[in-house]
Formats: sequence, structure tokens, C-alpha cells
Amino acid sequence: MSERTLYDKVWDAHTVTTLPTGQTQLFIGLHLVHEVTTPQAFDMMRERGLSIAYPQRTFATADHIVPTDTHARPFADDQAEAMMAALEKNVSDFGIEFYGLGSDRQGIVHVIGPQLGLTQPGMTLACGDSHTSTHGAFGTLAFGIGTTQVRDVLSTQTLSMDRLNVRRINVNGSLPLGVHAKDVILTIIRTLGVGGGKGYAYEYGGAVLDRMNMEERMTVCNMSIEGGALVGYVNPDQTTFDYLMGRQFAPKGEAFDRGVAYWRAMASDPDAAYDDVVDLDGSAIEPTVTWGINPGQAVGVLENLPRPEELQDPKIVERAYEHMGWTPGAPILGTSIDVAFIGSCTNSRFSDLVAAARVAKGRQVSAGVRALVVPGSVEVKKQAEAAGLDRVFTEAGFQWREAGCSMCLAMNPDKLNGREVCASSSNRNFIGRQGSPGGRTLLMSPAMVAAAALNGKVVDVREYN
Ligand SMILES: CC(C)[C@H](C(=O)O)[C@@H](O)C(=O)O
Ligand code: SF4
Repeated sequence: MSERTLYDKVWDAHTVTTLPTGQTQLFIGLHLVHEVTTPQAFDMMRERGLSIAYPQRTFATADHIVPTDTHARPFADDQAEAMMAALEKNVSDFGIEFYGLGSDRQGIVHVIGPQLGLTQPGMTLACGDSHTSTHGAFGTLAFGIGTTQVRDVLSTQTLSMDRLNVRRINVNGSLPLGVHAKDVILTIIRTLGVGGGKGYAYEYGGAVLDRMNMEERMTVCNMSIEGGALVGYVNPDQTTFDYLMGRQFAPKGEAFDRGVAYWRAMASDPDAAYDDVVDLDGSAIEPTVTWGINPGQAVGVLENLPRPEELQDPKIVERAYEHMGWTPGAPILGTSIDVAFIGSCTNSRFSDLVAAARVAKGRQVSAGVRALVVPGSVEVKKQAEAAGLDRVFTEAGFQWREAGCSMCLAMNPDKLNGREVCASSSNRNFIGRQGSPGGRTLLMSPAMVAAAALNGKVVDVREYN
């Protein structure tokens, strides 16, 4: 057999059995745990007297609820403190490696897995979180799962899963200067729709992906789920192996060389058969901004907002205009913002902060704009500080915060107020997502967020090229 995709190979290598339901029982190589989706799973384990099948394959951190002004305990919010205490008890009772507050390995679960070298090509990975697809950047089949599935993985290290179709998405050519990985994935979702990936795994490739570094590939894979695809991945290559080399949990010495040989063999064959193939021209991608209430409602920064009748689903477009308060046909350029948020598992890695700092350096945040930079992990924070990025940001008037999910979903004190408009490097712009029912979110790349912060409005970051 020489025409298999990575998806096929990894799936087959991890198949335990075919269940009577027709589903596959799939072995899960790595299980990542955070505080929000796991308390009931641990309770179910206790009720049934179960223990963890493979504690050595299970790692936990805290990210969603942690305040980012200070990590000091106890938290001001009693509910958050109780949730944190529950996670601490669960990891201690069940014997799970835990990177909590105070650990220099703490951070957003999808930032720390790759950083520690836990995420590796050719493996299966699960986490009770929809953005688990991020890890697909390594050629990993990474599944976002629900709480009962978390229980299943804890107790058996397996999941019952339906096989997906595979869509190959080629981004050909090269990206213009000032156009980033975030613009690529927003354009893919805009083109294929927020439900377009239902039933599919997305395999991203083409010259643009080949040239991307691992952090850029993570940004693309992160938002697969926003396009409806449960899984998104990039085939492992030399860029992947170079990233992994020397990381704490990556194999060492000869074992690393054996790893590379195996990882290479897991990549899709050149003549692999796909259920669907889509080609996009990278040179046609512009800095992209969402204007509505789902990540597919996006336009190039120089485009005007669509008219409801021009789009396939006028109802959701009308609902979006009702919430956002914009006028169909108006330009997105010049839209005023109140808040700028640089962070989240989509765009809070070192290279994201470098891109934003390049724009912010020596300039000032516009008066009246509240601007936050929230590193994705303690390690990113340290690396950024060692490079002097914290000073670039604070001197420009940005707040420099502790690691966590922060204003991506506002399960912590970082929230929008009232009708505030936020230029955000995160991945979801659903109504109320950033903590205020009336709040409005414009998704864009971190460089675009930085430019918006300086101008108090949406601008074209290519002016800073
Ligand atoms: C809290 C968690 C269940 C949720 C998810 O699964 O994605 C969160 O991370 C999000 O981004 O909305
Ligand atoms: S940063 Fe946002 S999208 Fe990512 S895990 Fe946290 S809440 Fe979910």
C-alpha cells in the first residue's frame, strides 16, 4: 500500500478493534487535561472506583480560569478558586503530572504540549477542548473531546471514534509581506464555510504551509474546528523535526533518529488518495478581519462588508449586522476599537509576540484603547522578556500579563464591558464570547491587532511593512 494519507496511517496504527457499533476503538497516545472539562470526568471515575489506565500518558495544566494580572492564590473569585482546588485534588488523587500555577511549565494546554515536546508526529492525542486540533501541526491526530470521553480516555486510554474523510487543502504560491498564518486560516474558513469541514479531517499543505514554521502551522491547525473539521494536520517534515529536537519530552540521541525515521514514514504518500482537494492561491490572501459573529464572516482589510443577499445564508448575516451594528457595504477599514487583545492558543506564541512587537515598537497605543498582551505560557513569557518584548509593549502602553486563556473566552477577570469592540488575535467571535453579552469581537492576526491598538481603529498592517 503506497497511497495512504497520514490520517489513514495513524488511524490504522492506533486501531485496537472495530466495535459492534462499527466505530473504531482507537488508542490515545497522549491525554492533556485542563480544569474546565475534567471535574465531572474525575467524579465519574471515583463513583465507579476506576483508576487511570496510563497516568504516564496524562498531563495537566491550568489555563482557562486563571487570572492574568497575578497568579497569586487564593483567587479573588471563589468559584475559580474552587475549580482550581478541584483540579489540584484530582491530579494528586489520580497521580497525574501537573503544571499548575508557580510551575514554569504552566500555560495554555495547546501551547505547552508542543513546547515541552509532548506532542509528536504520528501519535494520537486527545484533550477535552475543541482547539486540540492545534497539535495537528506536528502530523499528530489530535481530537477535541467531551467530558464523558475524557472519562473514557482516563480509564481506558482509548476512544470510540468514527473515521473521517480527508480533505487536502493546498495553499499554493507565497504570502505577500504582512500576511500571516492567521489570515490563511481565516481565508480558508471564509472560503469553505464554518460547517464546510464537517465529517472531514483537513490536511493542510502546499508551498505556503511547507515554508511555515511550527508556530505558524499551529495557528492554522488551531482553527480547523472553527471550519467544522474535528482534526486538522500538516505532514511532518524537517521543520517539525528541527522544532522537536532537544525539547524535554522529545526522544534523545539515537532514539531521536529512530523517531525521525518513523515520523517521516507516517507522512501522507505523494500519491495518497483524498476524498476532496481544494486549492487556494496564497498570493491572493490579504490581511483578514472578521466582521460578524462567526469566524467565517471575514473580509480582506481593504474589502467592504458584504450585503446579506450576496451571501449563502442571509439569516445569519442579518443576525450578525444586528449584533455588530455595522452597515452592509461599509468598509471594515477604519472601524473603531476599544480593546486590543493579543493572546490565546491561536496566537500567543513567541513569534506572534515578535510580529506584534515589531509593529508596536517605539509607538503608542491610541488614547482610550485598553490593550493586553497575554503570553500563552510561562515559557513564552520568559522568552519574550529575555528578548525585551515586554518593554516594547509596556513602553507602547500595552499591559503585559501572566499566562492563561484570558480574554479569549473570559472565564476569568479579563472581559469586555458593554458594547466594547475588541481587535482580538483569538479564534472565536461568537456573541458574548469575550465576557459581555453586547461585546463585539474582530478576529485578526496579532500584527493587525497591534496596528489597530496604535490607531484606535482597524488599519492595514502592511502600512508598517
Ligand atoms: C472550555 C472549553 C470547553 C472550550 C473548548 O472546548 O473549546 C474553550 O477552550 C473554548 O475555546 O471555547
Ligand atoms: S485560549 Fe481560548 S480557544 Fe484556546 S483553549 Fe483557551 S479558551 Fe479555548
